[in-house]
Amino acid sequence: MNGLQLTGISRSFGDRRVLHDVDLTVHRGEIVGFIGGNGAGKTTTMRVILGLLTPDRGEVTWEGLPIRAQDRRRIGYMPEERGLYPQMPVRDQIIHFALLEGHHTEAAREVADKLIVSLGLQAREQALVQDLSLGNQQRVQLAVALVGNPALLVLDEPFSGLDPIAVETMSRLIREQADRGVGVLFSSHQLELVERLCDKVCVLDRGRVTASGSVVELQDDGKSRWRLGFSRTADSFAAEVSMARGVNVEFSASDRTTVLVSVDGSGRDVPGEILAAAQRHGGLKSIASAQRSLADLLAGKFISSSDPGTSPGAERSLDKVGVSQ
Ligand SMILES: Nc1ncnc2c1ncn2[C@@H]1O[C@H](COP(=O)(O)OP(=O)(O)OP(=O)(O)O)[C@@H](O)[C@H]1O
Repeated sequence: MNGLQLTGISRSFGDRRVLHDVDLTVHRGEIVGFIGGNGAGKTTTMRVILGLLTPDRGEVTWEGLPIRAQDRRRIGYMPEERGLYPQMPVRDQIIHFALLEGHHTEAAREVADKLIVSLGLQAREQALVQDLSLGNQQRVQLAVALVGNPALLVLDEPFSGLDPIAVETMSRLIREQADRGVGVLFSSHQLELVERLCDKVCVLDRGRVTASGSVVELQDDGKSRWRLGFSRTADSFAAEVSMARGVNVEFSASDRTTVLVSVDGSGRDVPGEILAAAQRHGGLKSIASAQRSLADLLAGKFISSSDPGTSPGAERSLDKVGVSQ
């Protein structure tokens, strides 16, 4: 087993248990998205990984052995409450954290200069952190997490408050780290982003892992789905196909011209009898394969991959879909 493994982690504050038997794995080179509503226990789990909190039960291992202090020194952490000095220039700040990591002065400068180039901060290296845009502040925060050449990155909401361009930059930087073999665990409420960026997802709901695996695995519930759009109401088509065995039909809430048809079995082609029924009904405008987005999976709904009008926005959060309060 390479990388990080949490097995059966439980933790209470007073008599309130906030983590219940949490299992979580982050292999080297893998990006794992950690999702769950406010107070689900993501930060607490991260603090356990970092050794800032001791679990009441369970085990944290690194490369198959109980994690040691020296292993934890190879973890780069971006805390939710950012730990930068607002009135220190960017380069000095990164040098400062590199010195704290144990680099001598010259090496700390070299590390800082390399990170400034790789994170695209050259133009702002003399600026005070407080004068930077939020996106650039997050880049500096990531630089600080990277000064110790980590084998694992633990990033608590690295995307929060970023505009779309800064989100793209941060995503690219995270992907680059993973491509170098660094394992990445990051928490986020932005489900579409998690879906796009992550190799694996772990869903925490009130301290319990309720789902984990690759996005494809989570989306696959053993059914194939298509969204059929008609130029007129599709009630009679829906009534006809819903009589067939193993076929399920749903209308979107506001529109009787678009129908979501699902059949048992993953990865299937559209069954001939459904096409034939659509042709008999007439006015078929579109057929698109539909899949569950993470947001819809958590809310028990579905979207069409080719129907952006029904997709949830990038900012759609677990809170808004009512999960894990
Ligand atoms: N030091 C503490 N003492 C008491 N309760 C705590 C402490 N730290 C966290 N908690 C509680 O543990 C629960 C989990 O909090 P945690 O910060 O881990 O959630 P989270 O998933 O990171 O939430 P968010 O998405 O809002 O950051 C919350 O109810 C929180 O109030």
